[in-house]
Amino acid sequence: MAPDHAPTPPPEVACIALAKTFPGGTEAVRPLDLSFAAGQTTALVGPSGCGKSTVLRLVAGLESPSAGRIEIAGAPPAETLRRAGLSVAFQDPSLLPWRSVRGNIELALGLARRPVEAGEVDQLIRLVGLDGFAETRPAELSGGMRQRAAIARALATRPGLLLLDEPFGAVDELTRRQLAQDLPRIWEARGTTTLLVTHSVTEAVALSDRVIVLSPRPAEVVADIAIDLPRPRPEGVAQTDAAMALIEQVFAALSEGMARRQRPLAAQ
Ligand SMILES: Nc1ncnc2c1ncn2[C@@H]1O[C@H](COP(=O)(O)OP(=O)(O)OP(=O)(O)O)[C@@H](O)[C@H]1O
Repeated sequence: MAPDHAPTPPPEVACIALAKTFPGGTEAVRPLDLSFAAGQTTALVGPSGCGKSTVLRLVAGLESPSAGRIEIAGAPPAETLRRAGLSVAFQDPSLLPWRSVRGNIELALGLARRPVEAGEVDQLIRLVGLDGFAETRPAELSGGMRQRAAIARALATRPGLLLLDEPFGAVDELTRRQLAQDLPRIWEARGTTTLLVTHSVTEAVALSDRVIVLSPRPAEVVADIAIDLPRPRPEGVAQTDAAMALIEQVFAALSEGMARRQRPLAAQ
């Protein structure tokens, strides 16, 4: 049997007739069947409020489905969480306020029971552009810096499954570009199964192997687009003709989703 701290292999993730209606009656996800291949990066895009984050929170085991289920390598999310097999970096990073950036990362490593290689934490901190802030507490960081600390923490435990919700949302354009260039190299090299929620169609195409376009709420799949661009993605890949064509395809699917929801239900 693998020791507790062994990095978990990248899992396949399956959403099986997954649905979520919140107690107030908001139907966020209509029965959804989707699977995410092991080792692939999949982006979920869709209009604001369509249920993308809810899908991600369900996969993370932070919400429970109203119907259907999630299987991560055949097991429920709680089981994967217990084995520290998944990490999340969400819009609102939940860093512990009394611990420094380094302290937050080291705590995650401790909980995952993963030994740390010398210099590894500092390398991650440097990579997310927080050099010089290792000993700083979250309250003294900007929103974008907190988000980057959360990304470093998520990567530190070397999860098989990485869930990113608008990971670069609070970061300035230039830093965002740099992060979008540097960070995927880490999870690509490790072959991590990655689910990414983003409002940026360009980012979705540049980072992913597959883009799933969702309709306005309740989320339904409008298009499932394979992103057949070279790996590792070269700098400026989003400006190539092939990427531009894919970006257009995603925008067309987003428009189609909007149009579908505007048609009367009886006509659908
Ligand atoms: N805890 C909750 N209780 C009740 N309703 C919720 C809850 N969380 C989300 N919702 C509702 O579910 C719907 C989907 O929300 P969700 O956050 O998944 O959308 P989203 O696509 O991620 O949005 P955005 O792109 O704006 O972040 C929204 O109508 C939202 O108001």
